[in-house]
Amino acid sequence: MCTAATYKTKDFYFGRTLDYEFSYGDEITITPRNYPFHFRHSDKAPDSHYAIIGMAHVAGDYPLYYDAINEKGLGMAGLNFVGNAVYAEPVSDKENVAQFEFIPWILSQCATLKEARQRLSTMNLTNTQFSENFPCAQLHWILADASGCLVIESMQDGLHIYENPVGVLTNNPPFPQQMFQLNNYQSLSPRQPENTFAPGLELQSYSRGMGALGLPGDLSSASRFAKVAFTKMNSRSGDSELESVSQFFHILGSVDQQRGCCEVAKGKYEITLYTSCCNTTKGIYYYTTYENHQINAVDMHRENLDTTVLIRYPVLAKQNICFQN
Ligand SMILES: C[C@H](CCC(=O)NCCS(=O)(=O)O)[C@H]1CC[C@H]2[C@@H]3[C@H](O)C[C@@H]4C[C@H](O)CC[C@]4(C)[C@H]3C[C@H](O)[C@]12C
Repeated sequence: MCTAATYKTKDFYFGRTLDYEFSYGDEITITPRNYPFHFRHSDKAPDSHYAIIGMAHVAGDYPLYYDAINEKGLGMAGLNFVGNAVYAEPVSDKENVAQFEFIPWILSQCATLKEARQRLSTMNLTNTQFSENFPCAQLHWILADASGCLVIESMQDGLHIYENPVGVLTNNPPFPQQMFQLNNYQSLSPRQPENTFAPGLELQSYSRGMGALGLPGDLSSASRFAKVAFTKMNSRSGDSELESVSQFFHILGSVDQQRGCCEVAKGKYEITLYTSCCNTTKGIYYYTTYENHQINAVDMHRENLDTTVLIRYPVLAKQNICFQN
């Protein structure tokens, strides 16, 4: 399972949890403006493009991004959509984009969500594999900037592009069903409940937090969708960088997966391998890992973004405890 969210204070934040039972070997990867992107179905590599920072598995010098932002403030993440994702065969009357290059294809060329909408309308998402070793990942995507948020789902009946008014995404079922299920929770509130149970029966609010009683807390993707939507949409924080980043990690912390609670095969557990929080305005990629709760960060603007070679930072996975005595 995975969960993604957006958050707006003074700046615009975008991030995700990556929940899985093993790591593909991830690095915080910056693609500078002159890295030559040879998109699979295109003859010409663009001379220059927007710089990108995000989490990727680098294979043969190619950044296979899981989630990333570009220098213009647009962010995008791929989340499992197993059993529903169906990609098309290449066609001649549209721009064909292989599913593994969808994130860099959008982020290298689009400055805004508005531009991305335009690009998406002429695109065909194809089932082209990166290589024999990497079959197509079955994903759907969240794409956002400060102006709004989209979900893109490629299914048996074609490519769907949805406006996402809550700015969160998890996994199955398809996005319209996730949104529909929020109807079930419309009476929840961060405030204490009013007793409307029945006339003449006196009931007490014996605990704080009872306004959200009934909000799901299990790890299924439908439950995480409701949980994180409630948390994010009621979230309040100061708008400084530290307050915003801290609050963002708390939002995604509401759907954190602890080892032992989600068994995917005998003795194998899905856990939150990492959580990311990108300041899309400043180009900073913050992250924590399952073992390391210290927030670490890579700032794209501290690098020379006009080069041609990928800039790669290892994930710092070892906890750094600050003893005070
Ligand atoms: C496993 C990851 C998704 C995690 C997730 O959503 N878990 C939920 C599990 S579930 O709902 O309960 O099934 C996905 C997200 C991005 C994916 C990677 C990216 O798409 C980039 C390449 C794409 C290649 O086709 C396959 C390898 C790969 C390197 C992918 C491996 C894997 O499928 C990743 C890492």
